[in-house]
Amino acid sequence: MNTPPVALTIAGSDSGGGAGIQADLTTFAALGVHGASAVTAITVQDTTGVHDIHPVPVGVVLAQIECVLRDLAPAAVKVGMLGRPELSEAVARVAAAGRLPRLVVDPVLVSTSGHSLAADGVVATLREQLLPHAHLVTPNTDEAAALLGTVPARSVDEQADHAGALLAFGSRAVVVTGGTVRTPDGTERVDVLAGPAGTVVFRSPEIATDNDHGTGCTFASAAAAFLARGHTTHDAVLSARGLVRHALRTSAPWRLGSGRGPVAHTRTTCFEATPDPTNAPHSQGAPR
Ligand SMILES: Nc1ncnc2c1ncn2[C@@H]1O[C@H](COP(=O)(O)OP(=O)(O)O)[C@@H](O)[C@H]1O
Ligand SMILES: Cc1ncc(COP(=O)(O)OP(=O)(O)O)c(N)n1
Repeated sequence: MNTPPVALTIAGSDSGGGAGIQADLTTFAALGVHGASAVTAITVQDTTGVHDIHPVPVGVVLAQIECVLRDLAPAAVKVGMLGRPELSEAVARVAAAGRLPRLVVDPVLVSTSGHSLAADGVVATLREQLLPHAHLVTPNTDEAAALLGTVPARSVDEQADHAGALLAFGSRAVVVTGGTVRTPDGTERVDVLAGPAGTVVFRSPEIATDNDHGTGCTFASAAAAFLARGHTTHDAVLSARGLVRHALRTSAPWRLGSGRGPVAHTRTTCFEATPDPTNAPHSQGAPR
């Protein structure tokens, strides 16, 4: 068997296993990518919410990153919860030195359960110091609004405007996730990708489920895994979307925990054998 590509995740631990490092590593594994990790914080978390956060010292996070970079040469890096401006600055310095290839930044600010996962100052350091070095940034509509200092997008056009405006901070591409559009046939989920070659709008029917904890982490780590495997940014986003949709469909009937259960990381291995006609670009700018 061929040696797998390596991806590094720099993110927080979710003790409930739905988001954070746990989601990232299971997603990497499902996609045949060896996962290395640098843990930034230990959250006391389950399906009902985040109950406590214990930051890992900045020096310990950097030591994990350094030893993985030296020994395992990751082909892509995903950054999730950083939590503190001083850690964002430290990771940004490593990125600025050109040492974090195909960097996917998920600007984690607040959990779906409403718990803040980032202290004051993180938004500014992400925007000014880390985003300029990112290959792909993956905010949801709330995170995009926080980075831009505005209100969340209320239409696909506004979502596209936000994706375009975020490009001004210097990343190669931005995908704003989590838009919703009501149509006569139901609700659609919309993600908008903006990059140097144009804008692509992805729209697909919403999957009805209460088990959606960890969708953002799973999406960003899947994109990093596909980039590590050599996909273009457009194809990495399309495939990451496909994987999350497969995971959401699989876990919809599950009962795990008493809150919003995790997406089905354990069953994503069969995703690539399952064509999904509902996951296709809806409209496209210039080809990339
Ligand atoms: N109920 C759903 N049905 C279909 N796709 C979904 C659903 N919930 C999230 N997604 C998809 O999951 C991915 C991650 O998005 P999002 O939910 O915005 O992340 P976050 O957890 O950061 O808020 C996107 O591709 C989004 O369209
Ligand atoms: C440790 C940790 N990191 C990130 C998140 C946010 O995860 P996300 O995938 O955006 O999912 P939701 O929390 O929105 O369901 C987290 N909760 N914990």
